Amino acid sequence: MLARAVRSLATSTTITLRSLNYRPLTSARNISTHLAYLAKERAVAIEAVERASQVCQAVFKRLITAETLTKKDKSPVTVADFGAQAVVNHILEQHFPDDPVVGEEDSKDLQGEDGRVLREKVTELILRAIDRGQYAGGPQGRHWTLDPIDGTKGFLRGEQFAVCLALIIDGQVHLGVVGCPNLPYDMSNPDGERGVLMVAVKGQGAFQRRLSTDGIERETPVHVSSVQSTSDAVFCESVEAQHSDHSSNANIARLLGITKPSVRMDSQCKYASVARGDAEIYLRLPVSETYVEKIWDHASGNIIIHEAGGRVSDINGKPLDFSIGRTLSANKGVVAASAKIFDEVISAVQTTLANAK
Ligand SMILES: Nc1ncnc2c1ncn2[C@@H]1O[C@H](COP(=O)(O)OS(=O)(=O)O)[C@@H](OP(=O)(O)O)[C@H]1O
Ligand SMILES: [Mg+2]
Ligand SMILES: [Mg+2]
Ligand SMILES: [Mg+2]
Repeated sequence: MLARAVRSLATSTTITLRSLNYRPLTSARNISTHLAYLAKERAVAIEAVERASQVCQAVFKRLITAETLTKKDKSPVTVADFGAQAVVNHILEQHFPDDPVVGEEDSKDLQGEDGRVLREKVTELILRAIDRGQYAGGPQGRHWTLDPIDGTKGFLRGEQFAVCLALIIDGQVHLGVVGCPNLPYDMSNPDGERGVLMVAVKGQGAFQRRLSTDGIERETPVHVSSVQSTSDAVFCESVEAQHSDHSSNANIARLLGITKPSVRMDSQCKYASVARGDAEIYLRLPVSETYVEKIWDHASGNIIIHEAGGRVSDINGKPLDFSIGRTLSANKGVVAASAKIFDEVISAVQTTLANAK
């Protein structure tokens, strides 16, 4: 099933790069530079994330049942993870054969006797494509970074997850795409249409469009919230308490005078929420001394927030450094917020950390 899906979704000749025909809503003055810089990369990245999102949706519909969850059977998510990574890497290889990829998954879990059942579901094509994600990253040249399913727990629960692809050039994120299949298109209608794709190219602003592959999609610019006072802010955080320290987050919120409950949401959908002003702050205070954040968990969200007028740093106010390799080893935790309140949020984080010592 998966092999067929991947093959049909990733067949390069069928990729028409429809997105290239599309002119984002922007001032006429900007159009020439806007369309020229990374225009092909932008279109290919959108196409890849849309197709990978389709793989995730197909796997969720066909393989995830109540039984999967009670038996804690991880194989459906594994199939979706590998499938999404294979699709994206295959598409990237067709269009940018010389660009390496920093991807979360590798094919280790499919090998040996333990991986036999899963392996039977996955073809040679997929294995080869997955392993295009083995690149070490680093400060020079260009590479892509991919999280085929970010928020795997959210995916399993049928809640928020994201397909995240970013292009890093000389250690800096220049392009980010986040596909959020379960995120409401318009938060003022939370029970309405779902499926959002956010995209940002450095210097060009951040945009959202419907997540679909059925035609040319209209893009609309997104901006962070204009809330002036942190007491009016909403903050979001991970669902899993192992991924972000909920009690530190709550102390920070108290210092900032925040009274609204936090929005707990899996995946880089948190960045998307802040980028379009559904929430003002994303707090990711580290739980463990040893965990090092991975570049694929933050690269797309980072540029989308910046291009939407927000700021992102680690808990010490230091920008995230994507130039080191596969991890953000020079940073600890993550804080994102709209620019107006960012400095205030960082001082509350610092005060909370100092009090905890
Ligand atoms: N200890 C620890 N601390 C911080 N982060 C960790 C930790 N362990 C794992 N991860 C990474 O968290 C990614 C999911 O983050 P989320 O914010 O979506 O978390 S949550 O699902 O809401 O709990 C998750 O991404 P995916 O594996 O793609 O789901 C992990 O890469
Ligand atoms: Mg992830
Ligand atoms: Mg993942
Ligand atoms: Mg994972």
